[in-house]
Amino acid sequence: TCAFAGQKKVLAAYEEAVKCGYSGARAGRLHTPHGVFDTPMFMPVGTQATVKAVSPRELKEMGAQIILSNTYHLYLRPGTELVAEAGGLHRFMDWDGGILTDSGGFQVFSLGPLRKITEEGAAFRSHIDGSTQFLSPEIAIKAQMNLGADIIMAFDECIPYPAEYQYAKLSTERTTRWAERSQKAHTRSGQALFAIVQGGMYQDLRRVSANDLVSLDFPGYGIGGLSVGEPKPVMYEMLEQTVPLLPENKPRYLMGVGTPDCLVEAVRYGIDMFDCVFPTRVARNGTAMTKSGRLVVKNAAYAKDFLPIDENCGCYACQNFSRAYIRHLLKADEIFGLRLTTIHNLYFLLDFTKKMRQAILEDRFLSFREEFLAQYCK
Ligand SMILES: O=c1[nH]cnc2c(CCNCC3CCCCC3)c3[nH]c(NCc4cccs4)nc3cc12
Ligand SMILES: [Zn+2]
Repeated sequence: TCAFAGQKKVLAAYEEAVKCGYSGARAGRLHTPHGVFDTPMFMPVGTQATVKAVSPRELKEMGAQIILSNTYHLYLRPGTELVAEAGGLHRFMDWDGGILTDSGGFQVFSLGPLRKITEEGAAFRSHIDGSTQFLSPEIAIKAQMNLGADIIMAFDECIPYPAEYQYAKLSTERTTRWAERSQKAHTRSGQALFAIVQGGMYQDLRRVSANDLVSLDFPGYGIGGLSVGEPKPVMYEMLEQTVPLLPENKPRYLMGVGTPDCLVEAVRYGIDMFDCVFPTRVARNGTAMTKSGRLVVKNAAYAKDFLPIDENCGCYACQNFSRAYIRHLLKADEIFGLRLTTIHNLYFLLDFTKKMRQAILEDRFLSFREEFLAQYCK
């Protein structure tokens, strides 16, 4: 049900790009029960059924299409059965756009030593009350069916970085078996289940993982195990090895990425969807994202700066408020300050993916990428 129709490969830029490196950039349309959405797309993260500090109305206004929620957190509190009784996540949080939930596995694996992984699944200690919990493909899929997201993720293990080849091999093979169990447990029609490609930082394991999951035929594919501390060139190398093996007519979701420079490189390799906690997290400590890099609004330098964060930005914060005002709010610990930096950072990334889509449709993605990287990394 997650038909990926109408993608347009930029032939002119594509041929030019093949000469000087790889460009699989594409502009697609993602069909879900809650609407048809444009890619490339950034998906704001709403861990506990809310994108922190902003309302669904503001999310709609800034152009958010699909938002994420966290199965691990909602499973522990308030419980996924409760959300199902409330009519599902869309009703519960009053969001009528797309929703994607993760399987909960990532939280378990990033909890570090508090967890034990077996073929069956993963045991872990709840960060809320310390109780021992257990997640398996079957439990994770049932929880996500209860939440009722449009796109749900297979239960996987995000391999830590660095990892020994042998561990990466065994873990990747288990993640493929878990993907098959996830598929069997997934009985909710109208809901798309994406598998997640693993393989650590090993080209051969990445290719085996991608080929095995493609043979199981999923409506879309996450690329996992990246943006976990590896050097960026290694991440790009894994993308170059993996993305071409995935079906062109299905969406590719690079998990946990990221900063604008990573987004523009990943789009070049053919990634369509992104999620990252970064924009909302840094906003809460007073950092704004701009096309020239980060701007720490809280710094004394902006005490008497009566310009907006970015005078070319169309967001609510930049249209109405100055850096001095936002800095004042942040220093005074006023909630409105966090709201304004969050609104700006989300708008910035949503607008950035819209600009990439436009550039792809107008056959000028590679020059867009050059110009952006020159300005951003300076
Ligand atoms: O292989 C993976 N499998 C599953 N999830 C992954 C995630 C979580 C993606 N965001 C989930 C969201 C669901 C809704 C709530 C918020 C998270 C990753 N995030 C990162 N890097 C960013 C990182 C963030 C923190 C440490 S690394 N690499 C990731 C790799 C995997
Ligand atoms: Zn702004």
